[in-house]
Amino acid sequence: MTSSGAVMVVIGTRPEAIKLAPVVLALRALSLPVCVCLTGQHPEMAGEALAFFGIDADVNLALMRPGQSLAELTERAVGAAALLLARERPAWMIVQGDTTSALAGAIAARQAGIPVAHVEAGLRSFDLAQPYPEELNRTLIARLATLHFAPTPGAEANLRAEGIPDTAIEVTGNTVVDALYRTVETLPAIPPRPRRLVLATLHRRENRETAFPGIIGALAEIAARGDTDVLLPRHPGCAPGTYAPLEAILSARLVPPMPYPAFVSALSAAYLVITDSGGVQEEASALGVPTLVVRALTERPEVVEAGTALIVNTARNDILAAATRLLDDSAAHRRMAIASTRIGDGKAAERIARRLQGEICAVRRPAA
Ligand SMILES: CC(=O)N[C@@H]1[C@@H](OP(=O)(O)OP(=O)(O)OC[C@H]2O[C@@H](n3ccc(=O)[nH]c3=O)[C@H](O)[C@@H]2O)O[C@H](CO)[C@@H](O)[C@@H]1O
Repeated sequence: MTSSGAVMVVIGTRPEAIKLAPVVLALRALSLPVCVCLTGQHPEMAGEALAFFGIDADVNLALMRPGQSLAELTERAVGAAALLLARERPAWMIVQGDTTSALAGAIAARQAGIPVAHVEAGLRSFDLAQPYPEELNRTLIARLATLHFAPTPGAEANLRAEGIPDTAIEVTGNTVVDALYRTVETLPAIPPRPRRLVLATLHRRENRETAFPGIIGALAEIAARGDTDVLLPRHPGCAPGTYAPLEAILSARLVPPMPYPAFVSALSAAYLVITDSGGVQEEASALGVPTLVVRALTERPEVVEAGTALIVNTARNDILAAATRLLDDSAAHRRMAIASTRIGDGKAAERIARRLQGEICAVRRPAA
């Protein structure tokens, strides 16, 4: 099969769009042809996030169906990606992170003999049950990838421990910081707020049934203090009733998923973040916004080492105690409010594009 020489980029969800947009732009800046393929896993939000960066998808596989299981999505995504790869014959396939779309893209490419580059490689919680299915997906993608773009030295160490050779790993920083820095530059000045903003996001699948009521209960109490505004953009993966206890509290605002620049603007203005999101931990650390992680663990130890995040798990009283401390003790808050570059320096996409350019040129160059 003759390759078209293009790089195919598979994007399923909003965070993949945000984290791969800088890579698409960096590849284009090197005049490498790029084919952007949406799987439709987050039907509107991924396209919307790409559009903010001036990127239109070349292909939309529109794979989501109501009530579709993860197994059905995986099966349909592998099949559709295989057909697309047979038609487009790219030189490389890029997948990002840990979604079902990324895993399906990697399987289809590997089966078609197309090398896979994995962006945000090597994050590990070492527990296949949490985050689920993300830990499973990213561990499997590591077995399929040819090139592993690790965001941090810690992620690189995880890959080495799994037997990935040094030559196949490059430490680049996380592209989320590239996207963030670019976006912050475009924001208008943020006016001062009468009350401190507590920005929350919640969506982890393994927390939905058991842990959400406690977390929401803690958020409701924080809102009831009267000296904070709690803002919680809903996640499309969560049922509408999930956030019910917050609805009745005046200073709590439940809003639809926010467009990426509006979310970054809120994050920049936030006094405190409470989240189970991976990307939001990274962004808050880069901006120096103190963060309470409402999970049992994080696969991003860098945000804890940087001092910007604390793992508080999901018990209502623990969340409340940690939030109250940061709201009432300004010195404790100040100690955490220091922007860190441990997650990335804003140049990750450039490093990824240059390495891929080198790989593509090495194949094209005739043997001496
Ligand atoms: C286990 C795990 O940690 N996995 C992660 C997971 O994603 P996540 O947990 O980061 O997912 P979310 O929280 O949905 O997205 C967050 C992004 O969304 C933006 N945002 C948020 C609210 C809003 O109203 N509007 C927005 O625009 C926000 O700025 C941020 O960039 O999959 C990714 C893909 O593979 C992986 O990279 C990543 O490891």
